[in-house]
Amino acid sequence: MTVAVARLEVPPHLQPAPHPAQAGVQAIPVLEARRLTLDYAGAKGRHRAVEDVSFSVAAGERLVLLGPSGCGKSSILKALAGFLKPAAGTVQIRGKAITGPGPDRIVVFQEFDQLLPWKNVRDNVAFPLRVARKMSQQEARARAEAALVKVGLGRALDAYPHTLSGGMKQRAAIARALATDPDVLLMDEPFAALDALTRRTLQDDLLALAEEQGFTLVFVTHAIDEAVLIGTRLHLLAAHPGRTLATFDTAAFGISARGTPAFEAVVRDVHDLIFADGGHHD
Ligand SMILES: Nc1ncnc2c1ncn2[C@@H]1O[C@H](COP(=O)(O)OP(=O)(O)OP(=O)(O)O)[C@@H](O)[C@H]1O
Repeated sequence: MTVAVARLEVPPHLQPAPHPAQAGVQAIPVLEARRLTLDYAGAKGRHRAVEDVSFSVAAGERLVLLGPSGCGKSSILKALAGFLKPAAGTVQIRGKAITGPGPDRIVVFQEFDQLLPWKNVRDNVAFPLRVARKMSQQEARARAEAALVKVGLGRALDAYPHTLSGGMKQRAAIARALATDPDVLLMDEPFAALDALTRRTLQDDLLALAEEQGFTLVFVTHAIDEAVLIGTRLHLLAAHPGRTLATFDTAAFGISARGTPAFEAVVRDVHDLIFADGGHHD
């Protein structure tokens, strides 16, 4: 797997995570990017957003893509979601090329307005279950209610999106994603626009749900502490074009590690790695 670029000193406790194959794991990865290169067509010609990025994500793993603004985190997530076609290299799900969006991958974005304004919260969550999972209205609503209770929205089932706070809207979007029981959850800075307290609660809730449901997660953030907390593995990217800087095993840092000296030391070291590369981290 990727190793930190030569000129960067990687502290001993931040050594690159072993590739599943090296660790003796034989299973096909749930997600895999091989030498992924992503371009956008622009007025001045081709713009290279991501170059030669490789990673694999095993079942139940939580891979965090971390790096400064413009390093291609969202673009990589779009490629995994099937919205962006590789210019070179491949993206695969369970060994099959990703050629478009699919119900096996659910995406949660940063924007609060991901809900249909004319439907109440319950029906917002039930709607995709009826369409994509072909459930009856009764079954879909029951499942939606259960998912909403899980994310703490049991008292807002009948509320309409415009009456919800940002955090509640984001909880509803997460409930909608989880209700479909996705194999893979792709999250693009889902908590970035929230206040610190709500963000912290949602981080904890997401980790608890990941433990409970066992979904495979790819999570984009530019917040280093969030990356270390959420990820079992961290893929650090540098910008212009986006390329791999280093990968780290952060599985040891769960909710209970938040704020501990070891946790803070890792956050500092990752920060130093980014700045050693000249990254303008925002
Ligand atoms: N639709 C687009 N058309 C042209 N260029 C794009 C488009 N989307 C992104 N880019 C460019 O691709 C590069 C990577 O962008 P991307 O949004 O993937 O980065 P990011 O790491 O997610 O950034 P941020 O943290 O600011 O959201 C940037 O240089 C950006 O300007």
